[in-house]
Amino acid sequence: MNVVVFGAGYVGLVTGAVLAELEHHVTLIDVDPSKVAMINQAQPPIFEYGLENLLQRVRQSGMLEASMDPSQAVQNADIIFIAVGTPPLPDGAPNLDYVHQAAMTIGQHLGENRTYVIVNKATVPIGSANLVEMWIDDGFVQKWGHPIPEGVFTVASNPEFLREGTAIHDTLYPDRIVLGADHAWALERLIDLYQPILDQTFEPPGDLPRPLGIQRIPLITTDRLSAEMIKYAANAFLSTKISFANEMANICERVGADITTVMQGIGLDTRIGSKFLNAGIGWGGSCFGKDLAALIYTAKEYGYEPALLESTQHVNIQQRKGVIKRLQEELKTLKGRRIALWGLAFKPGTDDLRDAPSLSVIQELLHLNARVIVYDPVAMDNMRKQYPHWDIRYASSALAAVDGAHALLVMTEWDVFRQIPLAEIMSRLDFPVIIDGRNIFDPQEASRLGIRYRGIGR
Ligand SMILES: NC(=O)C1=CN([C@@H]2O[C@H](COP(=O)(O)OP(=O)(O)OC[C@H]3O[C@@H](n4cnc5c(N)ncnc54)[C@H](O)[C@@H]3O)[C@@H](O)[C@H]2O)C=CC1
Ligand SMILES: O=C(O)[C@H]1O[C@H](OP(=O)(O)OP(=O)(O)OC[C@H]2O[C@@H](n3ccc(=O)[nH]c3=O)[C@H](O)[C@@H]2O)[C@H](O)[C@@H](O)[C@@H]1O
Repeated sequence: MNVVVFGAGYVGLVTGAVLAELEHHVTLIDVDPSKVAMINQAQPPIFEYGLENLLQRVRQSGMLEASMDPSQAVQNADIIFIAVGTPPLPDGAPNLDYVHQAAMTIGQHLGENRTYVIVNKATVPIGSANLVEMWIDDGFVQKWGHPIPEGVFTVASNPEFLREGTAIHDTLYPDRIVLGADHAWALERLIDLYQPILDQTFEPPGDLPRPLGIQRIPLITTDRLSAEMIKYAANAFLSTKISFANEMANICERVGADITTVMQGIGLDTRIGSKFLNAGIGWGGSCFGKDLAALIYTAKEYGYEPALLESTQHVNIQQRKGVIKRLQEELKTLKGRRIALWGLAFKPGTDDLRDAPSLSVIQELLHLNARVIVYDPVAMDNMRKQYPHWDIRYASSALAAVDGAHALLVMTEWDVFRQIPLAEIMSRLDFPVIIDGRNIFDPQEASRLGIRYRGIGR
């Protein structure tokens, strides 16, 4: 099939590359010329496991190209994905400007003698399928002066559940595919597109072998509103699960229990499940905060007070503040203290800094006049580019960051950090203080070595 993807970011690029690997003709449309150029040279503009190999293959096979010019590709498309960003506005509502622009552009280039399925893959507020339909029609009217003929296109919802760092794996082996559509023909076309994934009939790439036991991927077909709501409900539930673990951690810390054992103890109950129960400095990333805020905004639009969702948000904010509180308890004043910070990315496996807990902590440390020395295996370039005015120092290695520091803060649980012996860290620190925001070290060993160790909930 001919597939066009608007937005070559984390979602659009990975989705496009995987669909090209499945032998669909994919054109990625982006407004950022440097991204388009990099993709065409098979250079991933983002850090994502397996993406470089995949891009090389699909560029060589000729199944994927990136462009800033949507005209031909849109006109000849069977399916057009909208995967542009939907960042939050100050009041919590998502900014739909990019979706609006993409929809208008699509409308301007649709032909009258074909049928098109336009798919909202970006996370958009409930009811957006109607809105996108209206904007596409506006684009067509702007160009041709009359409304688009009935039946030429329909908008479907196909929310995305991939995680950064495992995005290609999650696209090839998703837990489920959700399709919301108002027309059977659109649904059939989308099922055709995804058939190799649904039936797992493709040849798995060498660096991402098929996990054992996967034979078929569950498919949910539903109306568009329910599909849109599934996306928000999924992210709201996952972030609530983490905030629950963090609330339990705060209680554990007070009563003297260990959160890691407590969560293991409840996670083995199959009704609860063991995933997403890691307590720490809280969730970050481009979506949990944004999507939770958007769902809260939607609920309030209808006069409903979503108390549980607001608590999920509140616990997460407090969790980040807790890092500074622990540090002040150990060091008292932070003025002029050298604080080593391990990990900038919002989680391991990515260079993404969007809403990373490290950012709030660094801002507060700078506000308190501490000297901040950071190390991250992949996200330092992004940090330099995105926060050039922040007065922080970049270390050449994790150990170089702790040399002569008054405390170490662990913000991201990169594997390289886990492998560094506590004794080595201890020998380099000026004061033996470690605030382990991701519970990667063994508290008993730390205490044997004389380290003032503060984990989260243990
Ligand atoms: N990042 C993630 O892990 C996930 C993101 N999502 C959702 O997917 C959507 C996209 O997110 P990301 O890929 O992270 O965003 P991103 O910011 O990485 O990429 C968005 C891309 O859209 C491009 N763009 C903006 N306006 C455009 C236009 N008019 N035409 C063509 N391209 C345009 C931008 O230049 C950028 O390259 C968001 O709604 C997000 O909530 C959903 C699941 C996972
Ligand atoms: O809508 C989205 O953008 C995506 O958001 C998340 O994916 P992602 O943000 O890539 O990362 P996660 O692995 O979910 O982690 C999010 C945050 O939660 C934190 N986390 C995760 C798990 C846990 O047990 N504890 C915890 O603090 C991570 O450190 C990270 O800061 C969801 O997991 C995806 O299903 C969804 O598609």
